[in-house]
Amino acid sequence: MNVVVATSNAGKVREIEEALQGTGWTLSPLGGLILPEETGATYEENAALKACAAALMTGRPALADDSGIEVEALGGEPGVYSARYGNRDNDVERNVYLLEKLRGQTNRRAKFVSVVILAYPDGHLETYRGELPGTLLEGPRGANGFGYDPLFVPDGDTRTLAELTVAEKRAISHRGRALAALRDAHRSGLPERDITPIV
Ligand SMILES: O=c1[nH]cnc2c1ncn2[C@@H]1O[C@H](COP(=O)(O)OP(=O)(O)O)[C@@H](O)[C@H]1O
Ligand SMILES: [Mg+2]
Repeated sequence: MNVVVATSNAGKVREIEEALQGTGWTLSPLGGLILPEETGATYEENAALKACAAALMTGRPALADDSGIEVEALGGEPGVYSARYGNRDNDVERNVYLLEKLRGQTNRRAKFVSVVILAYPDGHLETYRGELPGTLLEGPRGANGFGYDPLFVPDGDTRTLAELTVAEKRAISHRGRALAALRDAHRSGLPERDITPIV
């Protein structure tokens, strides 16, 4: 199956490619295609917006991830708005903003959520979800990964996600779990679908 990866986030592309190695699928980049604005109120809605748009534009099955970090002491913020948190426009500034919000806060609990959707041009959707609980440090550690990885220590480890290799992160992460569920569903023989576009 030739699947379009409907994201321009380089960190996600790396993780999706690694997680789907050995499936026999060919993964194609989005190229110059522009994804719609994320106007949904949930990860599911936003992932569906991105995956459906890419499937309709390319005529191929398309995979999108919408994800975020939910911080307990902030009532679950930034959640679906993680990519634009504090209106800061890069990962380092968003991490600084999050640390400022949590200054003096003893409850450092948080979780990552990933919703992965595979959309087909005939309108069919498959939805997979993964979560990863952990705690937030008071400063960044590590140079791998992306986003809030340098601040986040997953339960069961002492390293941040940014101190793990791509394979180590995939084995435990929200996105890794969602993608493993996708792999399992297809390994056990989901039918290859009609890819005839509906428009
Ligand atoms: O695995 C992760 N590690 C660190 N940060 C993450 C991870 N997954 C999601 N995030 C954060 O949540 C945001 C999710 O963004 P979203 O899924 O809306 O769109 P994007 O693909 O344009 O980044 C990311 O930009 C990042 O800041
Ligand atoms: Mg989003």
